[in-house]
Amino acid sequence: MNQLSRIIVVALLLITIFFTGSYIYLTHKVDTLKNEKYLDTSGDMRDELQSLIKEKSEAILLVTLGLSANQNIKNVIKKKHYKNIGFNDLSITLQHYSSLQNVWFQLITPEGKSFYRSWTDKKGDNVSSVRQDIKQIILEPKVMSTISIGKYDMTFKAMVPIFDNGKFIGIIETLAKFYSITQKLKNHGNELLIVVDKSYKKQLSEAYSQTFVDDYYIANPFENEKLLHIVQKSTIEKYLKITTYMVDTENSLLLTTLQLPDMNGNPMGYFIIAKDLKKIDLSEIEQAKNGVLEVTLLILLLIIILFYYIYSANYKRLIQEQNEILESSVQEKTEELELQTNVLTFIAYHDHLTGLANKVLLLDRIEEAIKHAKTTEEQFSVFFLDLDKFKEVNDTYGHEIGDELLLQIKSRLKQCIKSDDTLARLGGDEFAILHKNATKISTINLIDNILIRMKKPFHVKNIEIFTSFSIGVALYPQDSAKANQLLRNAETAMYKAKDDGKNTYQFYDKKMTEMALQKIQLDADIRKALKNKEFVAYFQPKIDARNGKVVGFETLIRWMHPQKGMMVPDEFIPFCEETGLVLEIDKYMLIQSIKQIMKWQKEGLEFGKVSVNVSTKKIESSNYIEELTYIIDSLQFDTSVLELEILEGQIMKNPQKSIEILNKLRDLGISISIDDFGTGYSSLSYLKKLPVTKIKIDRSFVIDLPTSKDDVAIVRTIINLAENLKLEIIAEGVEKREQLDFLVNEGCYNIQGYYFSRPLPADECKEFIIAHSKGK
Ligand SMILES: Nc1nc2c(ncn2[C@@H]2O[C@@H]3COP(=O)(O)O[C@H]4[C@@H](O)[C@H](n5cnc6c(=O)[nH]c(N)nc65)O[C@@H]4COP(=O)(O)O[C@H]3[C@H]2O)c(=O)[nH]1
Repeated sequence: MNQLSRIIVVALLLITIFFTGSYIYLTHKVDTLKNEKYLDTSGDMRDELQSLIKEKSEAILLVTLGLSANQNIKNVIKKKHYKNIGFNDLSITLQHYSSLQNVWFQLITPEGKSFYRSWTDKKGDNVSSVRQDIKQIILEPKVMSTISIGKYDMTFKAMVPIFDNGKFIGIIETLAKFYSITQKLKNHGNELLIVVDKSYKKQLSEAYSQTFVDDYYIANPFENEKLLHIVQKSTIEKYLKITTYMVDTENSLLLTTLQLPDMNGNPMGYFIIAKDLKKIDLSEIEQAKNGVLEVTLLILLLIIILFYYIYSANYKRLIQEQNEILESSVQEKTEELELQTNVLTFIAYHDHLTGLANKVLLLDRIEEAIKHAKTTEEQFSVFFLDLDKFKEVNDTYGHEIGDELLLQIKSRLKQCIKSDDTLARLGGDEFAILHKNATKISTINLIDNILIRMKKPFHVKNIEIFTSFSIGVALYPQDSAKANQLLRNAETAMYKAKDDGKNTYQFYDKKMTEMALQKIQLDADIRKALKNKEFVAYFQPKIDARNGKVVGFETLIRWMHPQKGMMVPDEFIPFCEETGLVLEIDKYMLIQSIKQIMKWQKEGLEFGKVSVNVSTKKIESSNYIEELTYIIDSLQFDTSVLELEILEGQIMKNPQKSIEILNKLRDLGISISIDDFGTGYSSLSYLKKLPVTKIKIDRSFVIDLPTSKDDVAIVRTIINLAENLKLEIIAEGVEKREQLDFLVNEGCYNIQGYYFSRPLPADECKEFIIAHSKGK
């Protein structure tokens, strides 16, 4: 996680914590404030009730005191003319001019007998026997104000002793109900339920409202039915126990209870006061809540600003860091790229093995030299060097040795050139030199120097290797004023040097280009000839001189050139060997020959073996055996009549490999004949190992027979050799009778030559076979 992400996470975390904290605090604060508000309100409700009770008590007391001093009342008591008291009028007056309603009066004798009740006619009973307070005032006639419970209800009471001239003549008692208080509270939005403790149930024998809940008497059920109903749904004691307040969210009420103890401090009455929660002013709390919210938002804003500041500071720093990283990585990449470009440039302009300039760089340098020479009129020469027999080195010792040899050659060449000359490797075994500021003499000196240094053997991993260069040279400006052309001309000259027998040099001559062009033309013509089937197989019979019978044929190629007429192999086969076209030609000739043989076989002709020429290039080609097998199989040819003629010189170039391939040919049932025997310097040890069946004495040894003593000796030796190695022998190029006689005399009976027949086209050959089927 990066710095920025960390900051964002911390900010979010802090904001979450802050919000949670704020929420908890706010909820708590609101709850506390509400509780305080409810506590205050409930206190106010109780206080109001208490002051109303006090107010009412005092009012009743005042009324009672006033009445006690009234002479009229005193007279009535003395005379017992109660009807004249006019309490009813008094009650109406009080109802009318004060809040006192439902006020009743009672007159009691100093002995404790009730002798007048304003609410009933019942009189004469002794109230002091049932009421402790009456007893007490009789004993000690003093004003007494109280709330007490009688058999009808719980009422306010005020008792005042009446004296007449200092004589205690009776007691006046005023009673009042709580209705006016209930009404007043209602006016202030409070409900009141007046409850009398259950211990008074018995006493309330004639209870006014006749309403009891759980044995508790409800004094004012009719005015507060809703509250009564709520209380009835639950247990009443739950409400009576409220010391401070209770919130009834279901009914949206704030409830509080005021307890009224009796004279002994025991519970007597209860005032359950209820207020609609909606009528409680919570605007302060709302204000406080809004205040907290405002502070919270302010703090949040500050946190956001703070984090934004930190974030942007970090962001800038991060961007800066990223930029620095980017810059350094760009720099690194640029350097890497430069290095790679340098490496690529080096690779593009240099040879990977030797590290020398390659063809591209050489041509660049030649271009430069041309530019330079144009102003200075200097001359220079371009060398094209091709190693002789490098392929043999690779084939014999492997590429590793070949590569090492090339490196050693590079070192020797470097020793020959000047510091401002350029040595290049063009690929394979080809090198080139740009010899600057050159004269013909300095060029020849350089050539000599190279050829001399190359004469010394190279030592690669204990192998002694001799090699040489064929060198072609082109001079600037006479041979060309273009870099490419100069190099090409040097190459053409090099080919001429190769043709001249290698290990030599040639200066470029315009004729060479003409010859090269001719070769290109020849190449194209041969390819076309193959396509157009211009090559034809001729057959030269081989005769057993003892009986004149045909013992076989040699297939010889002829090119029926559309313009030049019939061309013999010497005119194109060496060129085909050079270019590799011989591979196609040999395949073509083999198929033509086999088809002809099979045709003759079908016609019932007898002709012995048919030999077909094949170049070693063909034999050594990678898929030769597969190709041969395919041809034989697809034509269903009996190989026992097939003989392949391979030049001795070519076999001896790589005898080991030749043995390998010739064995495979023999396994296919094909006979092998060594052509031009005596010219290829066969090693006798190899000759023994080669799976050949026949050797053919070369025409060059036959021409001067029997006059040339050398040829006589050579031919004799070859014949003896064949006898000793149990090989068949045949002589070619026999034109004259004396040549024939000599050969037959020496034991060579199989003869091929103009003496018997020239190479013949197929149909003529057929006639020849038929003509010579019976021999002489
Ligand atoms: N002066 C003279 N010449 C005689 C006499 N008897 C035979 N010859 C010639 O001697 C050559 C014998 O063939 P080669 O030594 O295999 O030598 C062949 C063979 O090496 C090669 N060649 C011919 N056909 C093919 C072919 O299809 N493939 C390959 N790779 N080489 C072929 O070309 C060479 C030359 O072939 P050709 O010109 O047909 O020449 C033939 C033949 O015409 C004679 O009494 N006097």
